[in-house]
Amino acid sequence: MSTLVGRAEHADPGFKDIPIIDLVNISSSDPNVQKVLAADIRDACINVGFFYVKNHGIPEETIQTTLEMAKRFFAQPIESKMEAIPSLQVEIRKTPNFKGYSPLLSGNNDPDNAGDLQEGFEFGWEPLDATQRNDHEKDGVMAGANIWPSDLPGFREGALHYYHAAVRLGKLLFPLFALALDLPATYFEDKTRNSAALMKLLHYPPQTTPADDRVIGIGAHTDWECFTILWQEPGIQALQVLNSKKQWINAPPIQGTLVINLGDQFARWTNDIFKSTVHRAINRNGVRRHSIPLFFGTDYDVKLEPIPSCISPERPLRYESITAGEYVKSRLQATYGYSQEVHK
Ligand SMILES: O=C(O)CCC(=O)C(=O)O
Ligand SMILES: [Fe+2]
Repeated sequence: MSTLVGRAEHADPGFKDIPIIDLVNISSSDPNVQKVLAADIRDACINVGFFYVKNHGIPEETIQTTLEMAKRFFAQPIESKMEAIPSLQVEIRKTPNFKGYSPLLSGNNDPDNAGDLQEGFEFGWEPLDATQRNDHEKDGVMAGANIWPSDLPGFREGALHYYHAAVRLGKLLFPLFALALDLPATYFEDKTRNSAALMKLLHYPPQTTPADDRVIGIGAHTDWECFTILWQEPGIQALQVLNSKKQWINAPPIQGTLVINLGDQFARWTNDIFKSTVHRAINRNGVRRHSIPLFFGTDYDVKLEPIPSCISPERPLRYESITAGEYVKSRLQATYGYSQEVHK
């Protein structure tokens, strides 16, 4: 059997397609079924860093309710959206860990760009009801309660329903990623007890201005956690993925699927054997576009330490170890801190 390092050396630098993986059997107790799924996931992670999943288990109704709520939220006048951060009355960068509303151009994912042409609403784990645990005392630098709009009935519940469904999917995926890395299926179990997942409702207005490569929906970037579960609005092509030959490959929405893309935490766990692939979104379609990423990482107090089988004399260690929380925090600060002077 090839080693992980060996497989990575033969990765496809010029992928043109993003694979679609069927999760219909994800809960099967048959180890062979799990093995086949894990092998497909391993190929996608080593070659592309992106894949679509179908039969993902998030009910269409949950998606539609969340989309409806997102549209209502973003349709409000800017003053109301700013008030959606009631205790602070300020923009996202001054709230605990950037939760809440982020206006157009308040973030900048590509340091060569001049702001992302999107607005967003971000939140993290919160119990849906009293039966769920809330063990977040170890969140460290990422600690901070969610902030909700006060005047949108059903918004919090709708968004949290989606959040919990996506976290359930993420928790089914972690064992497959572990198997894909030739590790026991339970490898990430004690590292993902607290659902260190941030969910973001995103709105990209249609970009009608003359082409300016420095202002696009979201500039070229990698995600920061282990993986992202992304829902894209149907019928609107905007997302593009960069292969190692520096070609942008379209990742259009495909009916009934979600996009899964790897982030920097998995690149660190795997010494870049799993790819945290650069991507961007540009909305030149003449209509509004919405998307919903949920970024799922290991618990914030967990150290990102490379898996031994991902290091070899030919592939020496590429990253210093850092906790997941410190890593995400540093990326948040870089993304939202870029224009701090202007907004003071
Ligand atoms: O809107 C999209 O399709 C992509 C969003 C994204 O890449 C992100 O929020 O990190
Ligand atoms: Fe992203």
